[in-house]
Amino acid sequence: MCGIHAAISADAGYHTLSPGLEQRLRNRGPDHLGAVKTQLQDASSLYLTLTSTVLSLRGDHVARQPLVDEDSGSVLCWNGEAWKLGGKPVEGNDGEAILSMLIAASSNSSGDRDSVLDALRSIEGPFAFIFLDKKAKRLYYGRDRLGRRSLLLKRGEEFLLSSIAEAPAVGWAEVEADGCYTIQLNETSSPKDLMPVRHDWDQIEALVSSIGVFNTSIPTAATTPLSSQSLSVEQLRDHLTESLQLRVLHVPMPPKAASSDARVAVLFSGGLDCTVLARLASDIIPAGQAIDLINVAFENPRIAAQNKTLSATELYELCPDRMTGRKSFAELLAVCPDRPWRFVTVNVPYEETSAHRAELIDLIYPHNTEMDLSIACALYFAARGKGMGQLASDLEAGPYDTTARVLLSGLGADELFGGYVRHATAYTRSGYTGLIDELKLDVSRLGKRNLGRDDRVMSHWSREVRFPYLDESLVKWAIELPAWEKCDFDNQGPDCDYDPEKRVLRLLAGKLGMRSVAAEKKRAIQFGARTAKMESGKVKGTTLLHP
Ligand SMILES: Nc1ncnc2c1ncn2[C@@H]1O[C@H](COP(=O)(O)OP(=O)(O)OP(=O)(O)O)[C@@H](O)[C@H]1O
Ligand SMILES: NC(=O)CC[C@H](N)C(=O)O
Repeated sequence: MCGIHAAISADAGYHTLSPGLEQRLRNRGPDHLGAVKTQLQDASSLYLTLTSTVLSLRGDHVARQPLVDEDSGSVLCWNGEAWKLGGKPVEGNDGEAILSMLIAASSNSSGDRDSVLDALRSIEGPFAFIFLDKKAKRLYYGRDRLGRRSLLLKRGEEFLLSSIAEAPAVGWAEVEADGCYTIQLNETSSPKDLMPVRHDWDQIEALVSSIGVFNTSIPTAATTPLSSQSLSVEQLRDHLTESLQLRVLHVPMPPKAASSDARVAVLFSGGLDCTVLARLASDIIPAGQAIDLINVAFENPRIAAQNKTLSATELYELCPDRMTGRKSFAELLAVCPDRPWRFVTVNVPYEETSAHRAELIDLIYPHNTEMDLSIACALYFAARGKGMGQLASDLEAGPYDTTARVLLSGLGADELFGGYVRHATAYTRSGYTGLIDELKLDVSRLGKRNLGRDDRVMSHWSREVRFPYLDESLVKWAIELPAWEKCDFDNQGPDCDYDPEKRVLRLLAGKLGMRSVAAEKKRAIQFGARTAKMESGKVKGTTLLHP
């Protein structure tokens, strides 16, 4: 991950980052820190300071940021992975490719036609960015249409944008992932009066999440049960494989790692979504390269008090996700015996959770509820990747810090394929009509999900999380697929091998040889890892945090 920051101030001394914020940005991008200070001719009372830190993951060199176009003086702060531009895969460093594209677009803009916006719309992949088009005296900023990267805004004497808030965190808000924003810098002389203008990512209203038109068809006759031979199962495999190829290949060798060490780790609950990712990634990642499976479990004092006869080690091993993790690890070993899989157990004592609480509250800001904290806490310690590692070929586990800088998450599958209990409830209440409404709502809310929050806690460890299910092509395909080809509520009962929720994915898991994984029930991370309700069972997820 990278860190980006921009300040527009009226102070000729420009903006200076506080040491605390600089450190937070450096945590996100340990490979380089750079800053550009600049002024515009017709807006000479505004002073712009653009800062980037880089976690270098693309191309054969560290692309030092901010990226500057020498001729025009335009500047790009890029926190993202452009997998494709205009439908074509990006080779080499994506940030450099984007800068060239934006500079070319800027010189093509004329009258009302803003070619820079069109160029930004052609990016597929997760990103947050800040671009100063010096010639047009315009600042562009925003987050991709699914909001996979964090960007915060604070307005006051200065106009500030940042991947992460400064501590103490007050006055910052998330930039919505609902479009791209521009500010015309020569229209005012005071940062307070700057007027951001929003531009849709896509102008076609029928699109959900600016990606595809939701298939709302309702079956007119009884549907044929989905089976492992169904076309949608094969299509899902192809889409996931393509998404993973973009995300797990050409990852540079991490610092201090050897060629057989892991470059990619899976955040591994052992559940259906992440285990299918691990299994398919193994078909793509070069032979001999380890894949780490990071499984986090917490000491939960409330549960410990109910089980006084059990030791701390026993309690970790009885954590729901630890048990599922071990079972799915065994299944992966059986189906891909030649892959060096490493099961990494991360056990977090309550004392350690408490010691990191204040830091976590800062990192998730402006999110501020008990539920935000319990989810973020599990992701934070999982992404740290520090625990006990166990290669199948080793006899026992030993202390281990993951070498991987790229983490895979299974997030998104429940929304796309109907994995939540409320999907089953909607079907029971009002059949396919109710189910489709619920699924459509989920997909339309993807960009409003808490991905910015999750990004802030996981990138703290100089790693980058990637979401193969949230690939634009995959999401578009899933949105356009009839509901009964994703989850098959019409056909359930003893004759069906698997539950109807996310059945297309279950069938794929079964086809890949993992019958036990295929039957796994959905379990939310905060309950699987036991970060929820640590002190009292009565705490509500919506309760506001107090530091
Ligand atoms: N205990 C855990 N340890 C490590 N990573 C986890 C754990 N629990 C969840 N994750 C990661 O977070 C992702 C999203 O978690 P969520 O609670 O939505 O699980 P899920 O959608 O049921 O997915 P899965 O079926 O993969 O568990 C998972 O796909 C996985 O990558
Ligand atoms: N991880 C990042 O966001 C850095 C930007 C870019 N993808 C690079 O690797 O240089």
